[in-house]
Amino acid sequence: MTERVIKPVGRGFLFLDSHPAGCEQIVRGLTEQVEARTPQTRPVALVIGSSSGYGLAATIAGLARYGIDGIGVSFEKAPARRTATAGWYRTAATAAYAETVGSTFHFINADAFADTTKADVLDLLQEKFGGVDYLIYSVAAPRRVDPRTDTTYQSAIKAIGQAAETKSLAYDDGQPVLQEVGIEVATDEEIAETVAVMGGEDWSRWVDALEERKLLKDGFTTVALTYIGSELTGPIYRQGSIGAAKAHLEATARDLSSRDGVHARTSVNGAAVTQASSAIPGIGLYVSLLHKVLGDGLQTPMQQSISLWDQLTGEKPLDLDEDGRIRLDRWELTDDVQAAVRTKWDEATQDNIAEVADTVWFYEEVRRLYGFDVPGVDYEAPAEVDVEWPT
Ligand SMILES: NC(=O)c1ccc[n+]([C@@H]2O[C@H](COP(=O)([O-])OP(=O)(O)OC[C@H]3O[C@@H](n4cnc5c(N)ncnc54)[C@H](O)[C@@H]3O)[C@@H](O)[C@H]2O)c1
Repeated sequence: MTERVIKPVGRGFLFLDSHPAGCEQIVRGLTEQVEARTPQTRPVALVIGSSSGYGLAATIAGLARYGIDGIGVSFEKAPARRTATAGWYRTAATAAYAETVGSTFHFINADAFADTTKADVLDLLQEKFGGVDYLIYSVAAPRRVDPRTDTTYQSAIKAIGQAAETKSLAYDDGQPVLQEVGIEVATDEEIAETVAVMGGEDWSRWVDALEERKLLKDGFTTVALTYIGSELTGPIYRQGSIGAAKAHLEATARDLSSRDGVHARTSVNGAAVTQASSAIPGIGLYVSLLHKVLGDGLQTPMQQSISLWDQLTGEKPLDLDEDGRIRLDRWELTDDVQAAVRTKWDEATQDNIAEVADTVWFYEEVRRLYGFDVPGVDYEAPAEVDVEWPT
């Protein structure tokens, strides 16, 4: 047992420690946003990337609204010299919540890209549930080791075709700094590696493994998360190397759906403040402008995840686009929202950035990813950092 007063120390948007009580409170806040339904059956779900961002929201929405059973997989660090990662603490809190609502939900901490992880997870799935109704794939990773070739792929956040520049938001001692950041052109090799990390290959392998083990229940449906975003983020995202990976993911959905017994779709989620998105230049500025324009109209990951489950279970009709993707981002991409964001983006200078964008909100949201700045938490009090991974 180790109790410590934990302060946010780090660089940029990365902190070295996370706050267990803050993370627990975040999970509690998420569960409180969900109104329960009383489903006839308890669906079995496998969520890859369950500790953070959209995967966490999907896990909690499924637990709270539809009483799902199943398994969540994520890759987090245990407490050692530093605290555990925030996802570790959020997982402990999510597991405790699952127990209170009577769900049998297991959490596995392992590299989802490894075949050994797939084998272990599917053993557990077979033993406990006999099969799976839903696979939600919400991984965001900077690299992937392909266990079949031992190759390590690194993803790149670069432009395709021609170099670009983007305005970007940073902070100096809590004060917003508007920067101009260059976006380099990705080489073909870098694009291919990014596709290997964030494209659909690993998602496919999960479906292959489930199929081989005959673990797909009737009506099996799988969803992987994708992003489109605005013209403002186009050069760094959708038209860039990450966008190439997302295009591959979307093509993978079409391939998977051509198999018997598999319904595969991508869901296009809206921009959100997560550990993954805050690492992409320009996205922080874009989201803080979006929040300035929309206020509470900015649909949170939890609101979108509730909508996703309502659509998956048939409670609401599927909202698909012409490419068959589930659209949870329509609120972000309306013409008037985009026009208002663009005006502010063009207007933003170092002198007015604090007024033009919701920079305080964004700063606090980033800190909340690590359990800091969460209302109701006493940050002067020592907190127990040695929290066990749930068994
Ligand atoms: N954040 C956004 O604005 C946004 C918008 C639309 C779509 N998306 C998509 O949502 C998905 C999730 O992104 P996020 O923003 O929620 O990210 P996140 O950083 O909040 O979460 C990533 C999750 O992946 C897990 N993970 C990473 N590497 C892993 C590995 N090797 N094995 C097992 N688990 C691993 C982490 O533990 C964590 O649970 C991505 O596909 C992303 O492109 C994000």
